[in-house]
Amino acid sequence: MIVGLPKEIKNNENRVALTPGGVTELVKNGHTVYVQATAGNGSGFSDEEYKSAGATILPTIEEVYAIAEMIVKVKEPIESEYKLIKPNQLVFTYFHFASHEPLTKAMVASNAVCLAYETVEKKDRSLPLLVPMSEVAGRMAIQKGANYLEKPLGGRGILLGGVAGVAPAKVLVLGGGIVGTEAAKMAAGLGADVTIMDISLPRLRYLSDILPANVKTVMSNSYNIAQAIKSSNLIVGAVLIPGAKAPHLITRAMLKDMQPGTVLVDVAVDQGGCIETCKPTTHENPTFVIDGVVHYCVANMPGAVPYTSTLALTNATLPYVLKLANQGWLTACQKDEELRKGLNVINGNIVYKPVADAFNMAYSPVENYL
Ligand SMILES: NC(=O)C1=CN([C@@H]2O[C@H](COP(=O)(O)OP(=O)(O)OC[C@H]3O[C@@H](n4cnc5c(N)ncnc54)[C@H](O)[C@@H]3O)[C@@H](O)[C@H]2O)C=CC1
Ligand SMILES: CC(=O)C(=O)O
Ligand SMILES: [Mg+2]
Repeated sequence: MIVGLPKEIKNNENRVALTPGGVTELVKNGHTVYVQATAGNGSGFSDEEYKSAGATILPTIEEVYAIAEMIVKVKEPIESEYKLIKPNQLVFTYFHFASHEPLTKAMVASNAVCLAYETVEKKDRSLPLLVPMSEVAGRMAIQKGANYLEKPLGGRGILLGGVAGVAPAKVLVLGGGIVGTEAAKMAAGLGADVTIMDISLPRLRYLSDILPANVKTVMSNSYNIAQAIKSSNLIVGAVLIPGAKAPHLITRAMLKDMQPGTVLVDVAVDQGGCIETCKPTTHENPTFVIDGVVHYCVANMPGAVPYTSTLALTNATLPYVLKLANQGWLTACQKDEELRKGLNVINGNIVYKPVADAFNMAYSPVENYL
């Protein structure tokens, strides 16, 4: 198969979807790999390393899209890329369709096959291609939150761990999945007073077992959230309903119940955010303030730590990339239930129900195309 690796063009997105090691594996399996010049620079991989691994370097993004049967990317295509995507081309990347109607419509119109990292799902319902970046973003959420709690950056001016004789900051984590667990661990490690909420009682039992004593587990419901936000200094949004638009657990009206200088880090922003007032921001301009509350809503947080994130992401994606290249998407998805769950759009049809539901668009079950 002809595989194309474009350079990411989202703001400050420094990850790349294949390492030179990944190219070596594809070439060993008989595939041809085209890499856009400087695609790996942000992650510390030079064109020379990709060439040594057996790739051909192409100068422009247009050439990569034009030649490839499968495009392997990190972030969702942005507007300038829409027109480059061809009918029947396989695009394997994060899409987060349910939060982005124009992207959904453009991909339907492209007649391409869109396989989304974030909905590839194992039998145990875990999301193997989301997990590594959720681990990164969960940990980063506390780094960022601690930073924005500083007074000069708009925060209340409180140190997460406090000091002897002074109480630590209160951290509220909404959602106890991968992002939430990593955030709670980091906040607890810094000495904060942490509360983590989830709707799953088995999950809360597990978290209560594994997390340290300065993390309390509390059932997520609107009453408990309304109480907790009044005294929280840092709130991390980390809920997910796979493939769907995130529910708004904190509404616009609730901001007035928060203390001025509270910091919100809505990691779930890529699925539309679980805080109503969150709108996607960039690493260049990451925050805005509403009612004295600092909002951090960067949709590609791991892009800022590419030396960690590219390796963590490609460790997880490469086996799936190889399977798709070796068998083609149709056979691979017929045989492999995990990959099949990743199919969101096939040749103009939305085959992932939560995406169709998000925009009242037509849904057609994936089985119709396999
Ligand atoms: N902004 C960024 O750069 C990044 C964003 N993310 C996003 O972070 C979000 C969370 O991802 P993961 O932790 O991997 O998901 P996950 O599936 O591991 O965890 C989600 C948790 O939310 C819980 N949940 C669902 N509804 C809830 C409610 N009403 N109240 C409380 N908890 C509820 C679920 O029970 C589950 O435990 C996703 O939207 C993901 O795409 C992930 C990585 C990077
Ligand atoms: C998951 C995601 O949105 C990211 O890694 O950027
Ligand atoms: Mg929203």
